[in-house]
This record gives sequence, structure tokens and C-alpha cells, in this order.
Amino acid sequence: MVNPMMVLDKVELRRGGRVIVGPISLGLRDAGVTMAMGPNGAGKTTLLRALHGLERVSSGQIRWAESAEALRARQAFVFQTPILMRRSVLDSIAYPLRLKGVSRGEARERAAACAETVGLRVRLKKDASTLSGGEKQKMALARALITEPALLFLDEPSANLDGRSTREIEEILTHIRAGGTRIVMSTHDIGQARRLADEVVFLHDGRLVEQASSAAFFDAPQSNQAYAYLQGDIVI
Ligand SMILES: Nc1ncnc2c1ncn2[C@@H]1O[C@H](COP(=O)(O)OP(=O)(O)OP(=O)(O)O)[C@@H](O)[C@H]1O
Repeated sequence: MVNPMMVLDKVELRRGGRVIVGPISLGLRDAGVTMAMGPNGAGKTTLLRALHGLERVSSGQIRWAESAEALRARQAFVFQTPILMRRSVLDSIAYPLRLKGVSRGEARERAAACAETVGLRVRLKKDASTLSGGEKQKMALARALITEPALLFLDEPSANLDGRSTREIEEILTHIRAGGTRIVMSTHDIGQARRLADEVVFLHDGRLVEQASSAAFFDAPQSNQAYAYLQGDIVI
């Protein structure tokens, strides 16, 4: 593979005496959008969290092209349910910069610019908890973008959103991908995966079943599980 950004070598995660992910071996190249797909419980969230360093790997190795510490400082994670703080939208978006020691004024200025990017400019003074679901997710995205991540993880970022908000989130992701940010995300929305993914990593029962370019995966899935999943059938 040309320029792998990270390589997983027989990575396994065990919890409560049970293997929940793995063993998985795969390489992720250093550009584009990788989409983790698979039925409920396949291990998508756990895998993304492990890649971001939020889950302990039980055995095997995750190797990075650069030092894990250096990369960690330049990666961000958008959770399925946004984490809310009792602050204004502006200060919520500015928060990661404040943690890094950036002055309040500069953090707020950059937060306002990020809010503009995600279409939340007119909501800046509102309490974050009063936002709609779609707005909350956009705020979470802005809070991730403010750190200018080289690598962005998103776990089903539009799971509970209507079609319009989903498209708006997708437009933002397309924009930041074009800016060079590497994206690794999960979705159950097959249309979204077709629209955004460069490659698909299909998981089933904690195992990697397929890794293929988006075109190859959607045109001709190689496994019965992926075929059934794309048809909306029960995957066994
Ligand atoms: N900390 C944990 N301890 C025990 N089991 C866990 C833990 N975390 C996840 N699991 C189990 O691991 C499996 C994979 O879960 P995960 O949330 O990664 O799947 P998923 O593909 O993201 O599912 P969904 O599409 O429903 O969000 C599930 O069976 C889940 O119950």
C-alpha cells in the first residue's frame, strides 16, 4: 500500500472474557474517507475508539506512520451523541483551544470562524443545550475542527438527523476532506457511504470481512454478509 497512515496487525479487543473486535489486520492509507460499515454490534464504534486511543487493545499492534503521540495531538473524535457543556455555543466550540492554553479572545475568534463553517453563526450566544439535534452535531463538528485535525474520526455523525441536516453535515465533511483532513467514520446510511466514502471497511461480528474501494464494494461486494447488509437483509 502507498503511504499507509496506520497499520493494524492482528489487533484484538477482549472485554469480559469475550472477543468483541478482531483479530483485525489492515492498512489505512493517508488520504480520503474510510467508512466503517456493518450491522449493529459488528464492532465499528469499538474499532474507531481503539484507533483514536480511547480503547485498550488486548493483543496485536496498531502502528502509525508518525509517532502516536504526535498524531494524537492532531486528531479529533466526533461522538454519535454530542457531549454538551453548560456554556454558550461560542464557548463550547472554543473549549478545546482554551484547554491548549489559547487566550480567550483568540479562542473565541477562531470559534466564531468555525461556527461559520458549519452554519451556526447565528446561534453563537445560545446555550449549547438549547440547540436542535442537528445543530448540536454541527457544534460538535466545529469543536473538532477548531483543533485543525489531520485525522478526524466520526461515529455515525448523522444517526438521528433528518435528510437536510444529514446533507449539511456531509457537505461540511466533503469540504474538510478537500482541505486535506483524513476522515475515518462509521455509518448505517448506505446512501451516505456511497456519497462520502473512498473505501469501505466492512465488519461483521468483530471481524474484518471486506476492505475495498467504495466503487468495488457497492458494485460487487465479495462476501455474503456485505451483500445481505446492502440488500437490507438480516445478516447472519
Ligand atoms: N466495554 C465493553 N464491554 C463488553 N462488551 C462491549 C464493550 N463495548 C462494546 N461491547 C460489545 O462489543 C460489540 C461491538 O460493539 P460496537 O458498539 O463496537 O458495535 P457497532 O458496530 O458500533 O454497533 P452499532 O451499529 O449498534 O453502533 C457489541 O456486542 C457490544 O455489546
